[in-house]
Amino acid sequence: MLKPEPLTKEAFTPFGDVIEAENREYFMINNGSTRRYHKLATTQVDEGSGVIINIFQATPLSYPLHIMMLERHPRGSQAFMPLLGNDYLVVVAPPGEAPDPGSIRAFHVKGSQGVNYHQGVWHHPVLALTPNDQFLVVDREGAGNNCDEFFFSEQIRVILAPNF
Ligand SMILES: NC(=O)N[C@@H](O)C(=O)O
Ligand code: NI
Repeated sequence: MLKPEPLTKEAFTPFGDVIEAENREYFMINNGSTRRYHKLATTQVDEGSGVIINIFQATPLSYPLHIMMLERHPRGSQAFMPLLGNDYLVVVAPPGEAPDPGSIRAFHVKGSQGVNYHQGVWHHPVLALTPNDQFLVVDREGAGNNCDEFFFSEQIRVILAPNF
């Protein structure tokens, strides 16, 4: 049973960036009225592609969750930033030809934290914990397939524990 762990910048390093203000460096702008938490994450897109900004409105799945599949975006990064301040879950595995079930990690993410999956990082589609939760999503638009899905066989399926 996979239990979500708290998300930290350090723990998420193999998978991407954590977008948050808490305990992060900033500098003042706008005549001292605004803190700029600069370059918390960087977008990655392949040659000739663009970066787009979207809103995803997601509904919770039921738990314990049988992780049937993970996906990856080989041509660009994908960032999720909660818009309504609700906690959510993230499930990831390191880049590679196929996700290694033994390397799957789950994180409980605070509503003040966003994540930026780096290009090729295996992840589960968005896992909201609140009905109709909304996320700002920054990802890649361009030619060619940018979403590979890998479905686990029955035997190697991982079960994500409820974390609440
Ligand atoms: N398919 C899609 O745009 N969403 C997924 O990439 C996801 O990570 O939720
Ligand atoms: Ni995705």
